Amino acid sequence: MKILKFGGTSVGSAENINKVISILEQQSKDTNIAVVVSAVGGITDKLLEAANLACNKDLEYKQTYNAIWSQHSKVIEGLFENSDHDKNLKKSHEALYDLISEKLNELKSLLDGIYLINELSPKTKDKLLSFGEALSSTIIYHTLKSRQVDVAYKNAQELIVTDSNFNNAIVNFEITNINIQLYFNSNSNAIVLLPGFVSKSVHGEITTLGRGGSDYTAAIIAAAIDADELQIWTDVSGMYTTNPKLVKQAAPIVELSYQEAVELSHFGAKVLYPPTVMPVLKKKIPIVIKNTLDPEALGTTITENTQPNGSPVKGISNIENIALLTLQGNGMVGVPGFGKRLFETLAQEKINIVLITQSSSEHSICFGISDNDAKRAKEVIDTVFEYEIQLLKIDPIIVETDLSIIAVIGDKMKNHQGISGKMFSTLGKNNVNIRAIAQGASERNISAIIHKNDVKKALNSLHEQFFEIKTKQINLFITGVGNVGERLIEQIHQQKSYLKENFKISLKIAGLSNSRTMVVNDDGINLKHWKQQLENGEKASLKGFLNHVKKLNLRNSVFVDITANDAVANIYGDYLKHSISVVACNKIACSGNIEYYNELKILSRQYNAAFLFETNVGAGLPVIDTLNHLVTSGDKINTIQAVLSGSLNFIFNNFNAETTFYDVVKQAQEEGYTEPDPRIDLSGIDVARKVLILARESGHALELSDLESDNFLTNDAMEAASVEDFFKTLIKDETYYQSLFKSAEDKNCQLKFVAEFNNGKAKVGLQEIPEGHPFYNLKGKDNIVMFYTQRYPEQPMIIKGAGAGADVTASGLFADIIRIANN
Ligand SMILES: Nc1ncnc2c1ncn2[C@@H]1O[C@H](COP(=O)(O)OP(=O)(O)O)[C@@H](O)[C@H]1O
Ligand SMILES: N[C@@H](CC(=O)OP(=O)(O)O)C(=O)O
Repeated sequence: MKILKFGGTSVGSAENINKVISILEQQSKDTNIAVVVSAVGGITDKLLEAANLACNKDLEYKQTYNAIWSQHSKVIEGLFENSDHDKNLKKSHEALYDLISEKLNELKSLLDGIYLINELSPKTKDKLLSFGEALSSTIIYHTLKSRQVDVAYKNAQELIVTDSNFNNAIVNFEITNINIQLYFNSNSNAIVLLPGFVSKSVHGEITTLGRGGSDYTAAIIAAAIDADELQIWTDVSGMYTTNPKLVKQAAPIVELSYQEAVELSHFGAKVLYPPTVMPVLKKKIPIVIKNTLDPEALGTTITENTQPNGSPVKGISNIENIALLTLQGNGMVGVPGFGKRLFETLAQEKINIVLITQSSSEHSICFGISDNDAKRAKEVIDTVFEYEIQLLKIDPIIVETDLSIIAVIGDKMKNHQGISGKMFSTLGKNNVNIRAIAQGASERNISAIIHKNDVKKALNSLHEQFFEIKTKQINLFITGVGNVGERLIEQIHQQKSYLKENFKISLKIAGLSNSRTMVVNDDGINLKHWKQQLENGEKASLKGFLNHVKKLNLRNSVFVDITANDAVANIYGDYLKHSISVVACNKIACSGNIEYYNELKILSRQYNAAFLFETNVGAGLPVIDTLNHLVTSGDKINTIQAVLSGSLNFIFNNFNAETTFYDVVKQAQEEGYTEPDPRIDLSGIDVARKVLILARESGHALELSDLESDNFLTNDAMEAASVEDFFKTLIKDETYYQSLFKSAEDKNCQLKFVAEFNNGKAKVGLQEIPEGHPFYNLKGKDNIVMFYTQRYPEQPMIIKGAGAGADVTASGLFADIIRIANN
């Protein structure tokens, strides 16, 4: 015989109940089955809600009652939708409707009573809660009957006998087992249908087995009659590696031991009510967790032994709404009895302790309990230790709320070193603060208390660490989607699957912003339609974007700045402080005031978040990365010589005796090689910023004002009030610009705008470069950087290639992102 239990979602709609019925028909072909059903999904909560409202004299309870009515009536209508064409079916439909109305009227009277007397005792609560399962089982039984299925109905209250501990009754197995055996021995129907969760005390009062207790009903029956199998049918395909609602990558665990299942269910894997395992464990009855919505899926099988070569970590669970209480004081050290008094007090108050830790100094004891019990626990403990508190031997108990427990679970963890190391380093790397830790001597469970806002991030990072070791998800938040930003998104879109397949890096753009609008999406923005999504986004704001990123609290988050805006540069610190890495092509932060640059470097180390800006110099060329490698490996930078401006190169490569300086600059402006005001490039300020960054990265604390800048533009050009006026000065001063060209040509030299760093000093300016020099033949937008170092004293290390352009800049940003992913 097999026992099948169907949970709230499985019986939550006519559609799902029809699925349940097909499963029953299928399974009852081979063997007799007992079927335990829960209340229709959400009804137990609604019953409680209505009762609490009524008890608080809130007439809203009538609305909740009506909602309970309509939920059941919808289910019945769905199950009997064809009854108009069939006389017998119509009769069954009407009979069922009358039965359910009768029960619901009873419920109404009970709620009205609670409203009148303004009281809700645990005993009345159980009576009220029992309606959920009574209604659902009646509906399913009569539907099965109307479809000529060979089914019997048995009220579990007549079988399961408990003490009078209402809401969480303790089963009297002696009487219960006999009741169950007697009933099933004398029954011959192919299917027996029973309501779960409900029971009766030895005195005949209605009791319940605790929230989620229908699983337990099924397990009690399975153990009493030595069933071949206990099946728990729910809305997911088994017990998952972690809560599938919080971690998308969670997957069903094929096999678990009873102990592992107990640990996982205790630690929040809601799919199985923890006491369920005990009765069947003794009889070694396998438990199979199956999905009503996908009956073919394998599910999870829980037995005594699992595969010897299975993974040491089986699952990661969490318990929400935890408060951490700390009893501490010098008076506790070496004095026996504090623990006893503390825990006795909690036991008397029926306060359940979820986790305990005590430091070996004995100076403090921490324990985790449900948030709901925290206030009461503080009151009773402070009262019990009032005398010691007065004598300042101990402090009043400290209560921290809004916490959660996360736990890594697996039978074989004890045989593997390094699991707790991995667990805590993963949490640390992701900036998850750990408030307390506990590990049982069985080493089957390592638990940590963390803030509730960090749970999703913690579960996802731990899941990645233990179950997806090979893929690392990077969550990108990009601001600035002009030319370069657009190319970066295209490149990411194109490379996504390649990176995932070959490098196990999963890139997700979770946020986009320009100066007008912004959009964030936890699931990742669809890269095919990102422009529309951004356009329809909310009004952009730097703080707003930061708040979204913080609130999402995703692991491996990276803020990518593809603007040239100082306000954006000024917010990097706020990102780093939340362990969010920053990748910038914006040069302002690194070339502005040195204090800010230093602060960002410190924050990056302190919060374990990368701050990368490779594209600040030479666009996609690996200039800064190479320089960093030289410095970190102990090399000393003596001299850097570089041509770092694509626009100035373009201008001086095209300027000669046959052209005018005006025409060339105009062309450069029109073709987008320069900023709209070409003086930003021609004045050399941009080049100065770049060499300043190289000097700083070489370890020299320079400011922009320390740089020598040899400006070749005329004073009139610099002072012109508008861009138009500036161009007029070029026409007027053509002879001067020609003289620069002529002087170089006479010496067989090329004009190049050179940046130089030497002996701690940096300068930029126009130079006449002789033939044979590596700069002489520099073409188009190319940049070149030469490093003369202790290890490269005469022949410099040279990096050369396109130093401007949307594609190469985007690929430089991409390279920084990959650096973070590989770290
Ligand atoms: N580790 C886990 N494995 C599977 N489900 C989990 C886990 N942790 C939490 N859950 C949640 O438990 C739910 C099933 O439990 P529950 O709602 O009580 O089902 P039922 O109503 O069928 O008894 C799933 O929908 C899932 O969201
Ligand atoms: N209906 C009860 C008992 C139960 O087990 O429900 P479910 O199987 O839907 O978790 C509850 O909600 O607590």
